[in-house]
Amino acid sequence: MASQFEPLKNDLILRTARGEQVERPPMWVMRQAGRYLPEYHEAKGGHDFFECCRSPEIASTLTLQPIERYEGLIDAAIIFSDILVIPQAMGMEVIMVDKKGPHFPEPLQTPDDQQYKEIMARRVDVKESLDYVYKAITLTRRKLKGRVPLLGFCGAPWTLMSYMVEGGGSKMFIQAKTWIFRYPEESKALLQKIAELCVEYLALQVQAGAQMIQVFDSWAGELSPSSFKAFALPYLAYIADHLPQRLQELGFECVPMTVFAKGAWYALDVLCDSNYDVVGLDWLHDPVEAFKIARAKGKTLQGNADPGVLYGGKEAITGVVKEMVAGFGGGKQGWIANLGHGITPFVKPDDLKFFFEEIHKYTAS
Ligand SMILES: Cc1c2[nH]c(c1CCC(=O)O)Cc1[nH]c(c(CCC(=O)O)c1C)Cc1[nH]c(c(CCC(=O)O)c1C)Cc1[nH]c(c(C)c1CCC(=O)O)C2
Repeated sequence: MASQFEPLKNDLILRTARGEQVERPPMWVMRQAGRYLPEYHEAKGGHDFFECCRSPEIASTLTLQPIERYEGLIDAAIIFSDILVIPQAMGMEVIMVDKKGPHFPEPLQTPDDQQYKEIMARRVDVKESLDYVYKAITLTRRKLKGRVPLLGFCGAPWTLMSYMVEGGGSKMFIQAKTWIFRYPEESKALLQKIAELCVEYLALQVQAGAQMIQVFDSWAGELSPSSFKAFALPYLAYIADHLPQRLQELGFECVPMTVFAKGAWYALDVLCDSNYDVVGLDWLHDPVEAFKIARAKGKTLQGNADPGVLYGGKEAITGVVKEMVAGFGGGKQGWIANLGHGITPFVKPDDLKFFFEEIHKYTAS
């Protein structure tokens, strides 16, 4: 229960998400607990990636690493886990192949296959099968001692379905496109099933102690605007429309919700019309244009520096920070500073520190 934790000392990101005026923009980066940190490799040791996710002790240690390293500069923690725990809970095997990424030995083939029928018929218990995530969240909240809010997350239905049929990352999305164009109704049934699981999973994360949530639609940009409207948007909207109600049933108030539909630049206005509080932007957006659209609808934006700028040295970083600060209205309302996607391996941790320091420098009054 929420009251078992120490009070928050820094609620900047929650206030910004709710649209309030703030003293400076909150900052964090996607994938902030990850391979660019030497302490990540050390703590992970010989453990397999999903073993780390399943160990509340290791997952909470990894979650806290960026909070400790960037103390005073970073305004949110995000629970160490992965979007692919939902397909695992649905009964699919997923392994993380070193330096290659996720791999499903038996991806979904066609709707006529027994595997699809089984997956659609199975009652998935996300409470029991993802219990380790809730335990990791509760332990992390305790260890955070109110320093910053803890974010929970899940993958969006379209992105998760893509992984389930492709069997891993993809360049051409042959299977995912075959599914939506050849089997639209069966695709929609699967997307709806995933969306319902996402609602329950996020509600249980909040019950365990998550103070804000983010839905990652990492492959949204593979869809045309009309395919996005048919196969991604309704399921993103379903999550934002049903999570508050599910939380209410469990006796919890709703937390701020962020949607990050990477590559779906054409959908900014419809996402701003949805029930999400925050819309995440990748670096394809011009901050000035995006901010105009979002502020007209009272939404907060999150993003959106090209993660690659962190390879470019101080001058390049300062340039991008200044452009963001100016474009997002100075940072006193409606902007959560972040990268436009996850931080990449081999970035020097001090270069991320400099990114944070520069945002601070150009926004502190
Ligand atoms: C698509 C996606 C995945 N996972 C996730 C997404 C959505 C965000 C995005 O678009 O990047 C989400 C995710 N994955 C991870 C987090 C942890 C929290 C954080 O942001 O710090 C989060 C929020 C840890 C991770 N997830 C993964 C690692 C690296 C594992 C390792 O090799 O140690 C980490 C720290 C592995 C992973 N997991 C996934 C891929 C494609 C890969 C391999 C490629 C890569 O690492 O970029 C699936």
